[in-house]
Amino acid sequence: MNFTHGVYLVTEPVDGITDIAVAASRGGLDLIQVRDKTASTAQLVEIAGMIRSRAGVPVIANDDLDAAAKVDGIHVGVTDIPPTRAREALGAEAIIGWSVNDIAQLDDVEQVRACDYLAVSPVWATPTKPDHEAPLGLEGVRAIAGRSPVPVVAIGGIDLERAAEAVAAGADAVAAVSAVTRASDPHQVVRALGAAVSRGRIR
Ligand SMILES: Cc1ncc(COP(=O)(O)OP(=O)(O)O)c(N)n1
Ligand SMILES: Cc1nc(C(=O)O)sc1CCOP(=O)(O)O
Ligand SMILES: [Mg+2]
Repeated sequence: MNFTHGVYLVTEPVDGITDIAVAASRGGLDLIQVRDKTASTAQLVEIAGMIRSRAGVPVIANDDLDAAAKVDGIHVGVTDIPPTRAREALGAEAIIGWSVNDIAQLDDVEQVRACDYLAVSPVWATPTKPDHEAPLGLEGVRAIAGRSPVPVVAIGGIDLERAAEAVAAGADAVAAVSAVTRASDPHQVVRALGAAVSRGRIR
């Protein structure tokens, strides 16, 4: 996975999410994940398909292998299907991401090698995912990025300042929900996140 802009949007089910994601994509996104924990497979496929046809950015599904098969890939966590099974089902071209809540997950080389990226989950606490694991902080970003053979994404509580910090600590990209989905101008926020990522890369 090539995180050129270093900015990844994870959606949430708010009014107008398709328009928000499309506007955000114009600010420079590498990837969009459609995440709606209450949606059916058909609903996920519909939302992801609409975003995909208008945004010109790869779109993956959260958790749902059947939805993922209709788009560009999947993001899974430790309680979901393992990355190796997702790879078998979706094929070599699919984008597969895996949440890392504990650095010991990197010992499972087979799973890590099945992934296109790992997410440090979370870096900071966030109300967007009330059931998140203990925050790993910038130390967690450094530790995971230092061992990962694939790109590393920082998620959880990302804002402009933290985006630069996470990238300076070794993340290849930042993934944001609320900073973008609840912004008055998602396009400008994504541009600003991209600029923060660039600052982080030269720190
Ligand atoms: C980019 C990214 N990172 C982490 C997660 C969280 O995945 P998971 O732990 O499976 O939790 P749910 O999102 O399924 O509630 C993610 N979705 N995306
Ligand atoms: C989808 C997701 N996964 C997380 C994890 O820790 O695994 S945190 C999160 C939500 C991040 O939302 P926000 O950018 O609004 O903080
Ligand atoms: Mg999951």
